[in-house]
Amino acid sequence: MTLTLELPVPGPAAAPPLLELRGIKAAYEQVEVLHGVDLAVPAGSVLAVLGPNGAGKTTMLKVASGLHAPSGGDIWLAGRCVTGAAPVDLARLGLCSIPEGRGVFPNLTVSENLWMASYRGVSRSEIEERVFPIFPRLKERRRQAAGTMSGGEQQMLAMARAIATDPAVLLIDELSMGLAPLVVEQLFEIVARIAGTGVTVLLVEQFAQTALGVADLAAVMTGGRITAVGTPQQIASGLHSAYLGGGGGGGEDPESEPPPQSAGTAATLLLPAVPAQSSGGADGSSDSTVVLPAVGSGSGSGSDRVTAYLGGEQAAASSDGESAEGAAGTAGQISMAKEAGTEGTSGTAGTSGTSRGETRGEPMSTNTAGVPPTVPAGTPVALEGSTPPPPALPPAGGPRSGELAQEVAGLRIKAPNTAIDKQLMWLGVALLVAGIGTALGAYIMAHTTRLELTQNDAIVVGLVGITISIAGMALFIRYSLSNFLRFWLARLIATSQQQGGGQPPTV
Ligand SMILES: Nc1ncnc2c1ncn2[C@@H]1O[C@H](COP(=O)(O)OP(=O)(O)OP(=O)(O)O)[C@@H](O)[C@H]1O
Repeated sequence: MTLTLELPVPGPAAAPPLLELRGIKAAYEQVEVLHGVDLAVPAGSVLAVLGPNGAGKTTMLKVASGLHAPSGGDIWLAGRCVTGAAPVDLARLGLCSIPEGRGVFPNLTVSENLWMASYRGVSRSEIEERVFPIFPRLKERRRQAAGTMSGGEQQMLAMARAIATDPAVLLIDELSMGLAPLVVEQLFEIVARIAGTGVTVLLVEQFAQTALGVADLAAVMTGGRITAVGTPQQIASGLHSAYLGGGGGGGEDPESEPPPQSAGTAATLLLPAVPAQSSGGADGSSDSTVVLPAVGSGSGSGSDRVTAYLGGEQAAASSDGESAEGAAGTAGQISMAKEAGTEGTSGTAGTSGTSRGETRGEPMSTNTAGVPPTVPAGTPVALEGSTPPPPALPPAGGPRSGELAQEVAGLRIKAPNTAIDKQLMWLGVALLVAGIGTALGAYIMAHTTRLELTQNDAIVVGLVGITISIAGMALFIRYSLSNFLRFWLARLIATSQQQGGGQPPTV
């Protein structure tokens, strides 16, 4: 069954895809959970993927971010095939992900968590300059251990760390997990602001209404496949029928497997496809790939747009179907795409009719993300068969105790209580100075007298001074260097996890 729907594509969706999944299959221990996912995320757009529990949304994001190797299909990033690229290489190319469950280091301070992003060659001050204006709350709490913050604040930190590297593509998994609806709305406002700077966003969410409010496009995933793609409005209004397989009926179990998809019988609602070569390496799969057209007289063909924002050389590489091996050396190229994506979309913003579209290219100051532009406020948009988001769970997150301790690579590391740590560090310095002073005084005293008794006393005083200075030095090292070592240890773990394609840091 092929359901084809001609959709008027709004502004940002008119751009060629920056991230594209083609026929992605993925399995856990021989059990296939993704059965051929086709999805294109246009440059500069926000695409929200909705779907019931277990549909494969998280797996799809893991595959897209290089954390889980696909068993079939390809991933294209700005016209380059990056299938098999390590997460760290994808991050260098500008693709960053915010995993489910935040992935912050609870035993590091807010600042230290942010500094983790400095491996991409961004200085610490640059990171803070970029992040703190968007997240003033994090600035206030920059010396606080991340694990002692509220769930919403931790999620903000995860987002802040992702945008600290100035990504071109942001993958966000279940931003709302375990958070109160009000906090979720605030976070989605921030997503809209980030997207307003031209960042392409692919997000997976169960808070359908809030997600649709910030999205330019939406897709529904069921049973390991994308079963519908459209504007948020179309998805919201047609969710029931598209999701359940037509007719708006409720007889079918949305959790059940859809009929197997044979070649050329995509169940996906197909948007008009651009010529295959425009998306970077034709493979003849355009019938099942959701590819968005370039619309409007000024936008040119999809191919032109790709050329425009990749530059001639890059576009040539894309048409050669360059492989993932070459991807790592192309850092910065996606940034070009991002900038051009912003430019490309700003011209169409006025016609998009979406509140988020109107923020394109503007400084991150305004947004209306809390109110879905295409879904009447208050309209419940629930996914049949999905677990409804919890109404108002207490903020989740790490333990808040000052005694937070964490196993990191077999080492038990006590969370910093930065205020006390600092005081102890200065006490160590004071003792070190006092001990050295005492020892020096005793030395001088011993050498300025001929009285043996006084010399003996001076030696004792000198030994006491040396002991005090050693204790002071130990305190100083413990409470200054240990923070330093803790940070680098955590960073080492994060980097090796990313290089190995393992789970993102959640220590
Ligand atoms: N590490 C794993 N090992 C084995 N099976 C897994 C693993 N992770 C996920 N799965 C299975 O893969 C399927 C898809 O899971 P996935 O987490 O991608 O779905 P989801 O749509 O993100 O669900 P949710 O909304 O509940 O997070 C599920 O059946 C799940 O049980």
